[in-house]
Amino acid sequence: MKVLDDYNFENKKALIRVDFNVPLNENFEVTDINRIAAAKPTIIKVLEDGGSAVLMSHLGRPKGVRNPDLSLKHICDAVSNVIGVAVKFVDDCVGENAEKAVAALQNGEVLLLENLRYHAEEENGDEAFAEQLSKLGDIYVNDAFGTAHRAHASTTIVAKYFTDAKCFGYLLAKEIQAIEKVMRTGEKPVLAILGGAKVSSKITIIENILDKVDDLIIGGGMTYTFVKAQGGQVGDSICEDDKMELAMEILKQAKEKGVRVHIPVDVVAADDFSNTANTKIVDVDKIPDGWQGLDAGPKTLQNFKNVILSSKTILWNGPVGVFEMESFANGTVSVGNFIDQATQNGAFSLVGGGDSVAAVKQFGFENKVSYVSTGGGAMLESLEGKTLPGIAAILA
Ligand SMILES: Nc1ncnc2c1ncn2[C@@H]1O[C@H](COP(=O)(O)OP(=O)(O)OP(=O)(O)O)[C@@H](O)[C@H]1O
Ligand SMILES: O=C(O)[C@H](O)COP(=O)(O)O
Repeated sequence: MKVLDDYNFENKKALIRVDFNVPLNENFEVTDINRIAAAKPTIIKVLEDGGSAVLMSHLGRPKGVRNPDLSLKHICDAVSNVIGVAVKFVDDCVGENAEKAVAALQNGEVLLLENLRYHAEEENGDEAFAEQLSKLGDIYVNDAFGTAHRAHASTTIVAKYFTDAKCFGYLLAKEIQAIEKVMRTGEKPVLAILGGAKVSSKITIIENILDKVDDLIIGGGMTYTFVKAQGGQVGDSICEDDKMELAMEILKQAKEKGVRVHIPVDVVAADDFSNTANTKIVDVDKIPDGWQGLDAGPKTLQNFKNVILSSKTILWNGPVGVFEMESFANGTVSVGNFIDQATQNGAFSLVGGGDSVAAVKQFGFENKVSYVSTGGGAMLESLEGKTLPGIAAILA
């Protein structure tokens, strides 16, 4: 793996692809600095070596149009505050202005380029555009794990113009190692907790993960497709009838591979998809019509606790209930607490995927698990076993 420490940046300009696709409020202030903080060590290493950093990122999906709401100018102050260096800004990411700003950059300075996706060529992976980007640095550093699943000009194509001068940043290297720990090198027993709404969006992950884990917890909305497939009554719970055959196939494969599958045995059922609905605890396979399972029940959580506490490597993707509603957040909070306990006992725990990361942050578990991924789609594609183009381009 070509990593940052293989290079000394003295008198060099590092062209760093970061993922500063961060949420902004109505006053265009950054509401979550996590992705910026995560890129800080890479930027600091370049500066401490005696070099300068040219940062490029996308923000949102402007689709080739200069939408002022999505200008990276909005995040310039936040980046300055987080890294502790006044960041310069230039109003384009290619062309004369960008090239002049880079030429004027001194060692120890940081320049942030305007939103890459103001140019349609970025998402099209345009070669000429990538070549223009490549003029803005001596060494290309990819530290944008969140965008590593996109074969865009700045994440993938640009790398070929830096044959012997390209590497992963610290963040991207850390994300790769965290995934490796779960998928290949982690201490056994390895557990994956897969929740979320639908089986259909997790099929490839489940199939891939069956070869890597000893235990698999299936929770959240996916539960009911598995339960109905086995002849249970799921009432009005979310269920994908057309995936029932597949659910049975997954259970069969798990058995053949010696993977222990843990599915909820009881649930918090509600008579409406609402925080103020009437609720009762019922067996997962006896949910009456008019009721839907929206969270894991007490027996289920006891089972989950036993499995989580006896695991040495834990991956968590997807909430085990409708955590956005307080009445159905207990299961997800409990799973977070069990993982916290397991981590304190020495297990390695990785949380990844959009909604599980949101849940972890909402309930304050960020610092209690070993690693929270900065990637949503990129994390899911990694768990599916895909080689991400942004990673492949550095290794090429
Ligand atoms: N029993 C349930 N019934 C309906 N929805 C549920 C249930 N349990 C969880 N969910 C919902 O599943 C959603 C998360 O599903 P999703 O598959 O998107 O999770 P994720 O993998 O963490 O995120 P992403 O796929 O975006 O990375 C949440 O909004 C949650 O409310
Ligand atoms: O937030 C993300 O998942 C990344 O920044 C990628 O954004 P995209 O889905 O718009 O490519």
